[in-house]
Amino acid sequence: MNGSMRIELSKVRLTLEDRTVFDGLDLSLDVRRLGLVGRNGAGKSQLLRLIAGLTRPDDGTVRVGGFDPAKDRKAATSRIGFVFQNPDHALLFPTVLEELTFGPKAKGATAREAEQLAKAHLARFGVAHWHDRLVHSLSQGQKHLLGLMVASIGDPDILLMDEAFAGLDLPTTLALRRVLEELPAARIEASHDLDSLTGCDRVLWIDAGAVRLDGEPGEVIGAYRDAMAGQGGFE
Ligand SMILES: Nc1ncnc2c1ncn2[C@@H]1O[C@H](COP(=O)(O)OP(=O)(O)OP(=O)(O)O)[C@@H](O)[C@H]1O
Repeated sequence: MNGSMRIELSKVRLTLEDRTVFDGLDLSLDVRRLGLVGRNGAGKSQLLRLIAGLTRPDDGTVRVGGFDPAKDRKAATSRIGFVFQNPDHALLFPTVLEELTFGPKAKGATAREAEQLAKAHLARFGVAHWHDRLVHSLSQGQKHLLGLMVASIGDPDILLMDEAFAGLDLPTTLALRRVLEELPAARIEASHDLDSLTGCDRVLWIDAGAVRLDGEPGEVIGAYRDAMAGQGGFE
């Protein structure tokens, strides 16, 4: 069972390169497992980035578990894990062990403690033999698993997942999902794979920077599918 995390956005405005992404977005959620659906460019990634504190709103406030993630970076990095669609965006070091020990060391663990933690984390994910692997030698699916391990090694309260399973084969997806189910963190998942969101307790349909529908997965995904079936292509 996922833990719960309070997320509050109030009157959030965000403009990127003259494009208004959010124009007064309000959200008040107790997140356990939340799904985000919406068309390309609707604002799902930018919403996740605001919640992670990776993007700062031009106006309005964002609070995650009571703190401002863009200002309190220490709280944000220890309590929020971000799993990028492209794992290369999160992987910075040559070796798997360096990737996994960086976070714990930044939080004050000694090199030895961080290494022990990293090895235990690798074992938890069933890949203890990876400790001396070079990151560039991993397949894309294996890099996704490493990205999930990097995001979760500090036991964050919430995991933000931006199309984290895009492009992965079915066995890899199922294996990652099994691992994910064992983590206690609350999570928000943006995905175009609508079937993968049926296990969420709540789904938001984001449309042009606003919440178009908010409710049970069956209701929201059904309405979204119906609406999309009648749409044309690129906007
Ligand atoms: N770095 C950027 N600079 C300028 N505009 C941006 C930038 N990133 C996103 N945008 C704009 O912000 C809006 C929301 O984009 P966002 O990436 O959040 O959409 P999304 O719902 O995640 O889409 P997708 O399903 O394609 O991933 C879009 O209009 C996009 O063009």
